[in-house]
Amino acid sequence: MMNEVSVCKMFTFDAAHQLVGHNGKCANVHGHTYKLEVVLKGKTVKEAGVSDEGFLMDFSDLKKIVKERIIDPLDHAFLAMGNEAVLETLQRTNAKVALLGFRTTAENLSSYICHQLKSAGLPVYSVKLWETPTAWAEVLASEIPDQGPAYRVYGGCDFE
Ligand SMILES: Nc1nc2c(c(=O)[nH]1)N=C([C@H](O)[C@H](O)COP(=O)(O)OP(=O)(O)OP(=O)(O)O)CN2
Ligand SMILES: [Zn+2]
Repeated sequence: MMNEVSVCKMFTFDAAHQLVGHNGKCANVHGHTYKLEVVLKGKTVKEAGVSDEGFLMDFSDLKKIVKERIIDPLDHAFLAMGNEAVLETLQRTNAKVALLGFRTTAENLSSYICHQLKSAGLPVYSVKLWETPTAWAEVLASEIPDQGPAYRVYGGCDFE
């Protein structure tokens, strides 16, 4: 029987957000350099002589998908729930906004990213999102229901 292996690729993106109603400094508009760790798990390609022999997935193919689905839409954007007072001005002035429809905590963002990548057909095992150099949230793909993460109960996501 062939064993499974895990591979991980890291990404970064910069974004701003605001946790409306937060009892602390994160109630202000502020930014982060997010660090994203995407872990895939599965069996490697066994076919001798092919480009992907011994790979679970070519890191460059993974990079292409994560860039298209996650990095390009979120990098240098304002990550919005939709209840931020600043949102109207940002939209009116054509600033880059990712209107996510859920509270943009590290927990919800990691679930969103994991669900997006799973939906793209990747064999995702887990997603870890570092919000600061000292704080991260992690979600296992197996724990995300087929209908999507729990944040959907509280708000639609028009970014999928
Ligand atoms: N469980 C969570 N707690 C907090 C979140 C979150 O997403 N999930 N988010 C924030 C803020 O957005 C921001 O990340 C501030 O976090 P914090 O760790 O307090 O940031 P510091 O700059 O103070 O980090 P230090 O390394 O401790 O200086 C708040 N909480
Ligand atoms: Zn923050």
